[in-house]
Amino acid sequence: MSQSFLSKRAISIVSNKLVLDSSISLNFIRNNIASTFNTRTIINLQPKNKFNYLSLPRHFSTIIPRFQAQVDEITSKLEHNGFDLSKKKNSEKAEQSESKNEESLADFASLQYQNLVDKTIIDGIHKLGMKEMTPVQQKSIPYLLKNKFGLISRAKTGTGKTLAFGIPILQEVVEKIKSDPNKDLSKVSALIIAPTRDLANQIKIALDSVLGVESVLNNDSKYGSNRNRNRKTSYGNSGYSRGNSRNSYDYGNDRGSSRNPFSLIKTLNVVGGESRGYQISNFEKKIVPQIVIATPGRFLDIIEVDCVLNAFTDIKTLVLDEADRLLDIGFKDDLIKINSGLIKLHNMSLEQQGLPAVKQPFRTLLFSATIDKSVLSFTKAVLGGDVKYLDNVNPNEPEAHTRIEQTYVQTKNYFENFIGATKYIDDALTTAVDTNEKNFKAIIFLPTVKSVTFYSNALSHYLDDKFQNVNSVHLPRPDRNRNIIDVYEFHGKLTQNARDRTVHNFKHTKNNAILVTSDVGARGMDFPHVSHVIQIGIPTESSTYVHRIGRTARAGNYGKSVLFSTEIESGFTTILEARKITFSKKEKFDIKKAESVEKHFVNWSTQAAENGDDLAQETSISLLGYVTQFSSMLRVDKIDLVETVALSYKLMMDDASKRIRLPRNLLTHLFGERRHPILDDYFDTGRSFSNREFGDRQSFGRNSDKKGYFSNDNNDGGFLADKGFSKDRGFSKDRGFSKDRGFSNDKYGDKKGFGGRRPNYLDNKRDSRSSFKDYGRRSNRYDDF
Ligand SMILES: Nc1ncnc2c1ncn2[C@@H]1O[C@H](COP(=O)(O)OP(=O)(O)OP(=O)(O)O)[C@@H](O)[C@H]1O
Repeated sequence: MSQSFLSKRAISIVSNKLVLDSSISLNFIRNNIASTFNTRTIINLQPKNKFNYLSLPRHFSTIIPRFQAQVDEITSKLEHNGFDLSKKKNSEKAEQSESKNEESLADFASLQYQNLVDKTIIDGIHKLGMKEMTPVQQKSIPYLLKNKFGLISRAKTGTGKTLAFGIPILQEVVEKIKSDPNKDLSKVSALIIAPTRDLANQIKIALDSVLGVESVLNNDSKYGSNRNRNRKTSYGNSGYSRGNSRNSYDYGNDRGSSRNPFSLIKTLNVVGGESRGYQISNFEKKIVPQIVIATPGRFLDIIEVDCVLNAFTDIKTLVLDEADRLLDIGFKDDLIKINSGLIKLHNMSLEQQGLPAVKQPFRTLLFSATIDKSVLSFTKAVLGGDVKYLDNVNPNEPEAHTRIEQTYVQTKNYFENFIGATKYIDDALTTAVDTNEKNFKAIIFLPTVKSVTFYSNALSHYLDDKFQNVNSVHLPRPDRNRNIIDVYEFHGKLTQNARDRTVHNFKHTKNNAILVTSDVGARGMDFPHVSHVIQIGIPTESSTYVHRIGRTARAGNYGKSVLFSTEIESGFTTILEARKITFSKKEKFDIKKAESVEKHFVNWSTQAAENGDDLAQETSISLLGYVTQFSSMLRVDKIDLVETVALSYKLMMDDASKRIRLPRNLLTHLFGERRHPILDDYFDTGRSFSNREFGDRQSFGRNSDKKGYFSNDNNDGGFLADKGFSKDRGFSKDRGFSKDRGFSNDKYGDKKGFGGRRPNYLDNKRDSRSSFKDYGRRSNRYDDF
């Protein structure tokens, strides 16, 4: 911010500007400074501003150290003449913070004046209604523009990390376009990797918004040739839309345009659940997307295609958004493969040109609100440590925002979690409805896909009974003429089409609204104006807690979060304390105060079971695998954890004799050969079970192995519960990624990467369209992301 500049000195050099505060008179400038410097270099003097800028041409940055000596001299002269700079700075600071209209060094515009960012980009940002950079942007953007090193950046949730890496990437592409007379855009400049499809799509939308194009997610199988009709998505805080906006892929005709480099920039999202053929076809053209935003699985899938491979031989920047998540156990192998593969590709290309290989041909940027050891060790081991760490979180502060009022509600079991959360929502909604406000926008996190479906269904019915006119997939269409409460369901087992629609609707709804979600919505998703985050059950990791609650209090706002957790899991609060996270309120839930909610849930669950749909049982089974994984982390007995779920089933069915029907082998899977009297009380393993009950992969998880029954949805593949992700999907072995293609002799590689030597790898003719039919067939197999 400008204040931080002022607090240092009344005179300073920032980039190629000599900056003076207004305490220095014009006369002083004329007599001292202008004569000290060659006046012809002073190209822009703005004495009426709080700051006097002396803009120096760009090449002067090389002789700034010489200026610095003179600035020091002038400063000491000032001090010698009785200028008390420390007093000045405080009064200036107060004035400055009130004076919003004036441009400061924290403004995006200052990047343009410093010749760091092209005007077109700054204009694009201004049209989104953004003027000042956030602190992470102030630190990261100039750093990334002024040098080519890698970066680890930790900054709290919702503080604008996307543009912190997005703007330097856009600038890199603009520079490339402007400096290349041939406008050769056959290579991708930047690859951004995100852990979920929805986040990757959101990043694309954010960049497209700066470019002024309406983002169209590439779901062409569903939208056919009219892709652009329904899918307008915008980013930023102003509901911005542009009159002359174009689709991001529809750029071919503007190739010749030299005035606006944006007309040549194209972004592409490469994620599962969307048309693989369409994604590949983008790389068959002369101008390929310069910025690709991908999830790891689909990227590794399509990079096998020659035309795609050819486009990735010269990337300049690799971004790992939510880096700690990507370098966590489920994704790490894929990330190492992507990194080493890209290095190999680059070096093979250099070799073809007779140039020597380089160790790190592109820079890697790692961003997250939670940076852990996995990030630091990856940096050291894989990137060789040649990366700067810009930490925007004070080490004495928690990573979570202090602007979030955090409450912890202790319950006795999962049933009470459901009832407690519903009572809380009911109370908050009642206040909003009674006062005719539409300011209740909540995200409810649940541990498993099944529990998300169960709860969004039960909650929709409860709220509809109480408030009427709830808009939910579980209810008939509401009356559009009346006040509506939206209830959305969001998890990784929905079609991508449904996910995209839900994200769009929840972002833009003007109603009181609730998003019931798995952890697929925990990282990076930017839903504006979320007032509450409610967690039913603890997450698997304390970092996930930080990201979950970070869905509120974004972009400078305030928010509330409530964690409903069983007493046996109370050790989780101690784990949070190790992250300096403390609760402003701690309560014990009293179910007697929620009798009507309890009655409704019991009626609804028992009725569903009578109609042959025992949703409570299915949910309980999905939760069993989830809670038992906490045994070692919380140092509690698995049986006690199981009881929180199994007892809930009895309570939900209001029948103490009710037992969860579970095949013996699944029980053995949870407890080994251990026998315990409680197990007989809670589980019915005595009868044979139909395939429909336990063989339905849709209901209990994606994996076909037994663990899959309990799979949660911490990621699109729901792999965290079993950690067997990459093995199950066989990225390395089944697909024979490196072996089949015979790249193992490559002298640059560590054999892990994808870009080994193949004789014709730069031969575009190999990429005929007909060769894609194979990939079409295979896409179903690898469509998890
Ligand atoms: N300089 C800015 N001025 C105003 N709003 C901004 C600015 N930069 C970003 N925003 C807005 O802030 C919100 C959060 O930004 P973003 O999603 O990039 O946060 P983040 O730090 O990546 O969050 P997370 O850690 O959850 O991924 C977005 O709605 C974005 O439009």
